[in-house]
Amino acid sequence: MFQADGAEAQAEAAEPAEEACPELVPIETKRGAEEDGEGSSGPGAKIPVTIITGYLGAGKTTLLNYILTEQHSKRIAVILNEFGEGSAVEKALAVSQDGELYEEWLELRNGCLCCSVKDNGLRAIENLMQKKGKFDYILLETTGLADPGAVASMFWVDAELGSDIYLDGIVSVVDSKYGLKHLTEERADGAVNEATRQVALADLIILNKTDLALEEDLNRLRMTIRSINGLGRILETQRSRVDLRAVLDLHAFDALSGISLQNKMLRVATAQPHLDHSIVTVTFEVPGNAQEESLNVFIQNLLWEKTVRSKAGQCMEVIRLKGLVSLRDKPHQVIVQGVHELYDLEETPVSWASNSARTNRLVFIGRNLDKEVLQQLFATTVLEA
Ligand SMILES: Nc1nc2c(ncn2[C@@H]2O[C@H](COP(=O)(O)OP(=O)(O)OP(=O)(O)O)[C@@H](O)[C@H]2O)c(=O)[nH]1
Ligand SMILES: [Zn+2]
Repeated sequence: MFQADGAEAQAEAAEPAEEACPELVPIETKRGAEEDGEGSSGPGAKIPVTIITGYLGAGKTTLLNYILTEQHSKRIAVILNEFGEGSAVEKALAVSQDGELYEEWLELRNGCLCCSVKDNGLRAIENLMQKKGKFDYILLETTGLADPGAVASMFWVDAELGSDIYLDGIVSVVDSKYGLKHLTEERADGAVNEATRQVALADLIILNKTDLALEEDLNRLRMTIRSINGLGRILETQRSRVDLRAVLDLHAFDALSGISLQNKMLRVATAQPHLDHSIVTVTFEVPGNAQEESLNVFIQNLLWEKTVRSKAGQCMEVIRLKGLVSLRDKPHQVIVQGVHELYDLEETPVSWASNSARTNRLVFIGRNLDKEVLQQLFATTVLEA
């Protein structure tokens, strides 16, 4: 895992006072504690976390409820991260066990879990992890205005947590009727709006409330979303009723996604931006072997130093990065994963076939991205001579 030097210091500096830490306090349990350690999540098993994001009212909670009532093989812990009224915000933790549903009411003394209080969010999950053995999946609903990148980074950075849980995927629920409006809203400060960020980072995009949208509007929304994120899967739903196999166990951030990524990348087309300065997906392929050191420099210039510019002189901003590259001494394909300023290189279980040429395929989602510049920079600075 690589992160820019400043990132950790920033997080520390932002650490709020101890008493501000939200704690998950069980108020009522319907099941006893004697079940500790039972089930498929034995000691040492890592627990996947799926981040469910989406604009206000898009259908996130509806999706959570659907998953909890629909699925029968997993015991799922849910963290609802919503702003509530009053000082003490009640949060529900529902665990579906043996096909049954039971709930613990948890009090979160501080309102927001993720965006403003990153470290507190981690602690809330650490507290939840003390109940390890009682569940084998975590679903985290972010507030409608959250940047899922910040939440995702939280799971990537913390090494201690990293040993217990892993980020499985980011799901973004989009309102079919108002989605296009949310995506095209311009922010006064020129920053990328939240709705677009949520789509850009998603591994799965659920177009919900299709019952409320006209077919014509739905088509435009679909095209806009595809041009923003050329890699994520898009599904359409009513009442967030989606095939759970498309939502859970995506392994979108680890080496296991190497196989599916290979197929997906073949289908990514570089889209025409639908607006000036809008977020797009660009992809390129360069055959040969990459040099690891130079690859790191290439990525760091792009994500950390932000010195890579488009032909028009604009600074390229990468929100999400995925790739499969070839390093000479590695018999397996190496996966590149990036979210904001964090990135990671990891060997996949997929080996290079002896009868086919080695190659490097990269996909970038972000702003001011210039495919030609990126591809040429890669070919001239990263590739082995
Ligand atoms: N017509 C229609 N309504 C839906 C659909 N899915 C959800 N709703 C309704 O939309 C409203 C918002 O749904 P929620 O699931 O609470 O949305 P959310 O994203 O969790 O909302 P916030 O947490 O407030 O951001 C609820 O009244 C749902 O019943 C759908 O497919 N069609
Ligand atoms: Zn909700």
